[in-house]
Amino acid sequence: MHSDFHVVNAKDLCLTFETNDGPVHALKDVNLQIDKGDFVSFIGPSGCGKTTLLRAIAALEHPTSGELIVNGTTPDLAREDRAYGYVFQAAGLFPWRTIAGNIKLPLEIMGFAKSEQKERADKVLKLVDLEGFGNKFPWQLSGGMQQRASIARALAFDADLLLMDEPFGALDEIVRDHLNEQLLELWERTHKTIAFVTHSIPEAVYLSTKIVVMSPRPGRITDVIESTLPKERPLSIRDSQEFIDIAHRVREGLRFGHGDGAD
Ligand SMILES: Nc1ncnc2c1ncn2[C@@H]1O[C@H](COP(=O)(O)OP(=O)(O)OP(=O)(O)O)[C@@H](O)[C@H]1O
Repeated sequence: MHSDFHVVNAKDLCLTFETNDGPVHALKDVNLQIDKGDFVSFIGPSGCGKTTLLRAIAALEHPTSGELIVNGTTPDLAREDRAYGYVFQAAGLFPWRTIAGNIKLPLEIMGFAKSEQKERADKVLKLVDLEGFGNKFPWQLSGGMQQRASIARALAFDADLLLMDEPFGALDEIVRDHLNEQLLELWERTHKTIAFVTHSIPEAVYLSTKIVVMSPRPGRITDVIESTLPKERPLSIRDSQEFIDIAHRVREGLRFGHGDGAD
């Protein structure tokens, strides 16, 4: 790994939305590095700018000031290079297309040959454990399976960076636990860099190598926690003292962000 190369590097990043009610400071003085192979979670109360930060990395929003480098270039160029896959909270699959058809759609638009589309769809379906479901329609799959299909779609470009905005937020806890385990396995196998938005402290602690705690109005980073947990993480690790200590620090960071106020 190059010590001076970061997959994402934000320096004094500010992003303000001008609205009818005046400016909304969605991000203020955000400084953050994401390195290759990191699994970074963003956690904070509603409205603290988590989605805005992810969207800025994806060049879907543009910073008001400061610097943002993605894959060594500007977010716009990184987007053109298809440097990332994006997974949204809702699976967002087209109901009239099969699962494989959904995965192939962006590849079709990008002009991949039919054979390559099939090869890639087969490969990513296998990665998310949906082998054999390519011919099914979204409504024939459970919510968790649909979300896995949307992860497969984001993986189909084979981008090194995966941006995930609360992908499991709408799922029940048991399904969510299972998907968390599977996502960690996938991350290990593919060596992707993952930026992951969540509201759940256990989810953030279980998944991440780095936890970014944010506070609202204006959206700032209040703590960055480098996880000391081993890479190998059975779900039972959540009962360990180490896990509980990290979760405690996240909770304190969230409390500080609230209590201290930012205005
Ligand atoms: N396009 C926009 N125009 C105006 N204000 C916006 C826009 N997008 C977001 N905001 C505001 O910016 C702030 C940050 O929003 P953002 O969606 O990034 O928060 P979040 O932490 O992801 O919240 P949640 O957890 O509820 O998804 C909020 O106050 C929101 O209302």
